[in-house]
Amino acid sequence: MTNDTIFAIATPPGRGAIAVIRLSGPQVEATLTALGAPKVKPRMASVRDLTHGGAHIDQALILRFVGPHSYTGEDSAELHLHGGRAVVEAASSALIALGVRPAEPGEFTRRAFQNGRMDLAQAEAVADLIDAETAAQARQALGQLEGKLSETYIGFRRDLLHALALIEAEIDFPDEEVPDNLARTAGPVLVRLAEDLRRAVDTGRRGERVRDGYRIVLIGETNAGKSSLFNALVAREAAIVTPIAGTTRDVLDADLVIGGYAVTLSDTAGLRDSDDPVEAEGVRRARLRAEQADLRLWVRAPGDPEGVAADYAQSGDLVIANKADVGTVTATRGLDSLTVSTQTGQGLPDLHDWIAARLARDLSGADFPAITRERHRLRLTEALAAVEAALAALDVAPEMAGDDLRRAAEALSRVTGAIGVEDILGQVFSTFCIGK
Ligand SMILES: Nc1nc2c(c(=O)[nH]1)N(C=O)[C@@H](CNc1ccc(C(=O)N[C@@H](CCC(=O)O)C(=O)O)cc1)CN2
Ligand SMILES: Nc1nc2c(ncn2[C@@H]2O[C@H](COP(=O)(O)OP(=O)(O)OP(=O)(O)O)[C@@H](O)[C@H]2O)c(=O)[nH]1
Ligand SMILES: [Mg+2]
Repeated sequence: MTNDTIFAIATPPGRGAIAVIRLSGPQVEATLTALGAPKVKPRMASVRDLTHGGAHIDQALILRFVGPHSYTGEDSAELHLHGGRAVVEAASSALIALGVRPAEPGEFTRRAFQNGRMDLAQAEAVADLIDAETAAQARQALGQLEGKLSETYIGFRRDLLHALALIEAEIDFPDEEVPDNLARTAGPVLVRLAEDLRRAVDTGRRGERVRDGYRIVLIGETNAGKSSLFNALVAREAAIVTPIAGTTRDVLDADLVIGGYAVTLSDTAGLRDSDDPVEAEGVRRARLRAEQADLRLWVRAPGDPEGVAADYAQSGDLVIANKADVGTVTATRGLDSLTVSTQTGQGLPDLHDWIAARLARDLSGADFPAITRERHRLRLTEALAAVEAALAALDVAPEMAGDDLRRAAEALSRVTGAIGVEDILGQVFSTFCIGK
């Protein structure tokens, strides 16, 4: 498979100023020659006429890279064509006729990984960078692409192997001049490592939230104005608003960007007991969504009881005292509040700023390159559990501690793809675009 020469249109489909076709594999030079562009100087932009079967395809700008000094590590080239559909179609047909195969999604980056040009976390960062729609997502992906995440994991692994070596020395040479008290030698290394891993796991959600969106849920009594506020925040009439209590049933999601961060905002059914099975299901879903959220905005209207907000709020939640144009809302125990009116717009800019500040507080650059995927968090958690088990076993059963540490090292290696990649490669690369 990797001996195939592959190609893909790397630019978005459709008409454009320029379309780029990239090629990679052993037949790149032969293919360029067959298209009437022999001996293109590596790493120099060259304008050549491309032809196939006597027909002129295009006047193209060509870049050629000679492996291993290329993105994929193989011989590769880029054809920068005029971005018309017919031109791109003619070039693609010619390439297929010459035995060059269309690439699978992510196949260029997969080859880069397999040729040691980048590790798996960096390959994932390539996909994240292409998908990035907010400044924070792009920053995070670029850091990961530059190897910040990988360096951290490699550092963890180095500490682990150091502790393992100490333990193995004790097992292999019990009578020699090796300190017999492992708790004194390997112990401190492992304690520090466990702290680092715990901190990494704790900050874990941050990276996933930057990548996938911070979850904010609007919740409260019926008729409080949740759907009105939802519409105000997403700046369109997305949710139905009526004076009838119990209007919203389904959870309604919208993606928006606040202060450079991706947010998923959810409108929910008003919380009340209902005999109507449809509304009761809506209320059940509202509660569930509120529990899973990163932030709950408790919307209250004048006259609403303090009730649900005081009972179910989590620390850090915010009360929105709505309908300021008609009256005031009594205070809610233990929670900050902001006064707004979705009708007049009063307080809405403050709310926006408050949310932006919260996002910056929860998501901005902490001391640790964030975990960006569930896959990473699972492995880190596994490594932490194994290190804790090793610490517990250290003095009583050093052999077992050694096994635990080998397990921890394996878990960490899976993140960067140093081992055990076959089962996850398909999953990682299938989410890529064609041409990456
Ligand atoms: N036209 C174009 N733009 C692009 C890319 C590309 O492949 N083509 N990239 C693709 O994602 C990104 C840039 N990343 C790249 C990383 C490495 C190499 C590369 O060929 N590296 C070789 C040779 C370096 C050199 O000759 O200066 C190497 O590191 O050995 C190319 C692009 C973004 N922009
Ligand atoms: N005066 C005034 N009325 C408002 C304000 N915000 C919402 N309303 C009105 O309050 C009523 C209920 O608003 P909704 O946004 O549907 O309330 P909700 O919380 O989504 O209600 P449910 O979906 O039934 O839980 C509507 O008639 C709105 O026009 C406000 O700031 N001032
Ligand atoms: Mg509603």
